[in-house]
Amino acid sequence: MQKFIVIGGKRLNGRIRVSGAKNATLPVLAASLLTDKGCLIHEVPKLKDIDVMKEVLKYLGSVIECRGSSLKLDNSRVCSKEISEDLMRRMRASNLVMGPLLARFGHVRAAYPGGCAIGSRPMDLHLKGFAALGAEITEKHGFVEARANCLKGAEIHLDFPSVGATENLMMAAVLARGQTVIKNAAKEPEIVDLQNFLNSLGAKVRGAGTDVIKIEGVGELELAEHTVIPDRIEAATHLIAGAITAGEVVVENVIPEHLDSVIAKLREAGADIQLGQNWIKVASDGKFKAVDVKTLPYPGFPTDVQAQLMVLMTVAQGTSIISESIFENRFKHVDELRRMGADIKIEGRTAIVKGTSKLSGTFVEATDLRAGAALVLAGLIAEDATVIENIWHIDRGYEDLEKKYSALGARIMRVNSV
Ligand SMILES: CC(=O)N[C@H]1[C@@H](OP(=O)(O)OP(=O)(O)OC[C@H]2O[C@@H](n3ccc(=O)[nH]c3=O)[C@H](O)[C@@H]2O)O[C@H](CO)[C@@H](O)[C@@H]1O
Ligand SMILES: C=C(OP(=O)(O)O)C(=O)O
Repeated sequence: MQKFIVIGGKRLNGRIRVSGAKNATLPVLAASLLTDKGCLIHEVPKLKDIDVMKEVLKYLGSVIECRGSSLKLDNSRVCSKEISEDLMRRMRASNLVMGPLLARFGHVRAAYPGGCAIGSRPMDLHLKGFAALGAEITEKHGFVEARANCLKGAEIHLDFPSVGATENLMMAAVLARGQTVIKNAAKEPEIVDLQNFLNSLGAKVRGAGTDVIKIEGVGELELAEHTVIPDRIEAATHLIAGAITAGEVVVENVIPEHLDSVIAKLREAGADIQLGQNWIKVASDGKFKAVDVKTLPYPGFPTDVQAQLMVLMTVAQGTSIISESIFENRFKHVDELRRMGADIKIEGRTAIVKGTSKLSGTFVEATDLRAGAALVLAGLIAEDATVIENIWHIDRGYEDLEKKYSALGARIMRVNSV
């Protein structure tokens, strides 16, 4: 087990490069299972979650070669075999292999997926969609099985614009007979990236980025090369790091429009933000106004940045109301922030954050990925040392975070717990 020790009080200054997006890479790697012709994927981040996806793919028969931040995948020997609880429980996104396996082999059987403890995360929308495409679904003894002789295009109306369900159904529909229309689809940039990858494989998908996605089934797919989009959640975390430390940070390798809702909130809170074509510069005097935030599906404010923004609000002037509308239990960071002196009250799915002048370092625990990132941000401005345990959560979604922040002047060390 490793932990971070963060000594607060250093302004962050300089340039920081964002890695490829975890949440775009995971579906793209899963989608590679659709073809037996091979794929080359660039800008793959070095993350625990990516290692888990690679393990799942290798178990299924994938041959994977790493070349720097690129992955070459040969899926010609892949077959659809039962995926154990041990592999599936390590993260939520392991469920994304189900759509491609069902499409290519007409059968998939896997244990229910795991994932961050941020609320109940059912798969009903994925499974209803598979059923609409003609699959027979069985759920027994912790396993889900989907079987179809031949998937047939269908109109699917999602009850909620679920990111994972949209992705799984796009992938399942690629080889189905006829047209599939997904209505009330998720509009996240990662969905657009998946569409681009699927189309480079020879699929016929259009509409990603809007709430109606149309997929014309094709008979066969080609080999493909793809570069993953930059991670907008990592970028948002760095923008908050620059602002909260009263620093001046240029965040490079970003698509600024993917961060519109975050930039709007940071500006409202008083940060100075300048935009370039593929960079964003944040500067601040360290004084912030309280702002209210409600998390929403894209293009609304991302739930994956709620915890990090809350840290900024703990030291803002006034009271901020933060509502979490995506996950019902995504306030686990609140107890840890309170230990550092934050004044936060929870009422249902709302956090009421009263700005205080200072946080103070202590022993805290990362309870999930973004909660962990939030604690790093809190540590950067806290008095004295903050010791963050369970940082494997942070390693799920941030590549070399301590190295990136040290290069900006932060005092943050990774140490082995004894
Ligand atoms: C790997 C990845 O891309 N993870 C992201 C993805 O997760 P993920 O794809 O799991 O998130 P979803 O959009 O599916 O979930 C959103 C909400 O829908 C509910 N739901 C979802 C599916 C379903 O079948 N039934 C159902 O009720 C969930 O419980 C949750 O309350 O989108 C989330 C919402 O932006 C992000 O926080 C995650 O970082
Ligand atoms: C919740 C997240 O990831 P996952 O859906 O993989 O648990 C996240 O990236 O913040």
